[in-house]
Parts: sequence; C-alpha cells; structure tokens
Amino acid sequence: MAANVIIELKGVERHYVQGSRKLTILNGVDFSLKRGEMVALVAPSGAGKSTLLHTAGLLERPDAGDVILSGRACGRLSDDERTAIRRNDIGFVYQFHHLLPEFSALENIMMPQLVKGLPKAEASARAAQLLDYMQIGKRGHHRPSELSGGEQQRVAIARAVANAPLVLMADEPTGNLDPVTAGYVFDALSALVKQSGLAALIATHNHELAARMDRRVTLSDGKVIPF
Ligand SMILES: Nc1ncnc2c1ncn2[C@@H]1O[C@H](COP(=O)(O)OP(=O)(O)OP(=O)(O)O)[C@@H](O)[C@H]1O
Repeated sequence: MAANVIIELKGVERHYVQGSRKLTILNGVDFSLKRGEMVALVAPSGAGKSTLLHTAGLLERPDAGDVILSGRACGRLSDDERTAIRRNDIGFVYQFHHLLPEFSALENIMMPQLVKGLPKAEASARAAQLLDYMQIGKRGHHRPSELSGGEQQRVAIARAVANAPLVLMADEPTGNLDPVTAGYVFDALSALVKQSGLAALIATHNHELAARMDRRVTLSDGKVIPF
C-alpha cells in the first residue's frame, strides 16, 4: 500500500437485485484516501454515492473486490469484526443529524465513547474539547431541538469523530443548510480533518465546497474517476 494511504477500495463491485433485474451500482471501483485528505464525491442522484460511502464504511459488503483499511482487508471479516472496526475507525455524518433528541449536545458526543468503554469523565472532557473546536463550546447543555441547523450538524460531526476514527464518510453533510451556514460548517469540518489527520470522503452537490477540497471524484459507469 502506498505511503499514507488509510483506506483503499480494490475492484469493488456492488449489485442490487430488483425483481428479475440486476442493478450494477459499483463496477470495479479502485480508489484510495490518504491521511489528512479531503475528497469530494460529486455525482448525480442515483449514481451510487451512498452505496460507495456505505461500502467503503463497512456498512455494506462488496459483492467482489475488497476494502482495505490501514492495511487490513475487511471484505471477508465477520459482522462482529466489521462492527468493531466501524466503531473505532470510521465516522459517519449524514444530511440529517440523527442526534438523540432527549440528550444534550455534550451527551450525544459522549455516547459513542461510552459504547467503546471509555470512562465518563474522559468522554465528557473529549466531548467538551470537540464542542470548543467546532466553536459551539457554549451549547454543550442544549438539546438538539434548542440548536440551529448548523449547530446540530457541528454536533453530529463532533460525534462522528469522538472516537478519533481514521476515516470519515459524509453523505451530504451540509445539504440541509443555507449556503452561508454550509460554508461555516464546512470550515469547521475542514479544520478538523487537517488537524486530526483523518481521511474524509464527502458526498456533496455543492460545487463551491467541492472546489475547496483536495480532490474531486465522480462515479461514472460504476467506477470512481476524477471529476
Ligand atoms: N438496497 C437497495 N436495493 C435495491 N436498489 C438499491 C438499494 N440501495 C440503492 N439502490 C439503488 O442503487 C442506485 C444508487 O443508489 P444510491 O443511494 O447509492 O445513490 P446516490 O448517488 O447516493 O443518490 P442520491 O444523491 O439521490 O442520494 C439507485 O438507483 C438506487 O435505487
């Protein structure tokens, strides 16, 4: 594996069967992400962006090929092993924040750390630090419904990176925000990626934000190619 490559997809295929039809969504994807690299995935609706993010993020298994994370082939690992890798090494952010409504921002960010087995005090300190980093340190005790859309998305990003993953998969993370707020959330995300050395694959329809990332790729005939 080339130096600094964190995740690599090799010959990845993904097919869905719909009735008697076989839909080929990923058809031999070769793609990799390096440490600290932020890559925009720009493709039309239905091209397979979510399928790519879910397969790379070990939520779906490839039908052929493999996903190699930090040198470890993950395609044929057991479900339990894949879940453990997801919990520790992969963060997800979606268009809608999916925060737990009955918990505060701080508690939402503590949750994945507690699931991983970290002591409460440590989880709380890290959550507070991430909130500060996302510039919403004063909002820690607010519940999601008491936060603006941009603040909610910052909390969701902080939660996704709470366990210091190697890779972040983001599916339209600013898709639900107005352009100015989207820009601010992107700035915070971008600073976090650079500071932590994460590798991030970010599906977006926002060409302005895509232009600010390190690289842009698209899906064409089930393959990842430069955009
Ligand atoms: N579980 C499934 N079973 C059958 N078909 C599926 C399944 N999941 C996705 N598809 C199909 O695969 C194609 C790609 O879907 P995907 O959600 O990856 O696209 P996308 O590029 O993320 O689209 P969007 O931008 O609209 O979210 C679509 O035609 C979709 O209908």
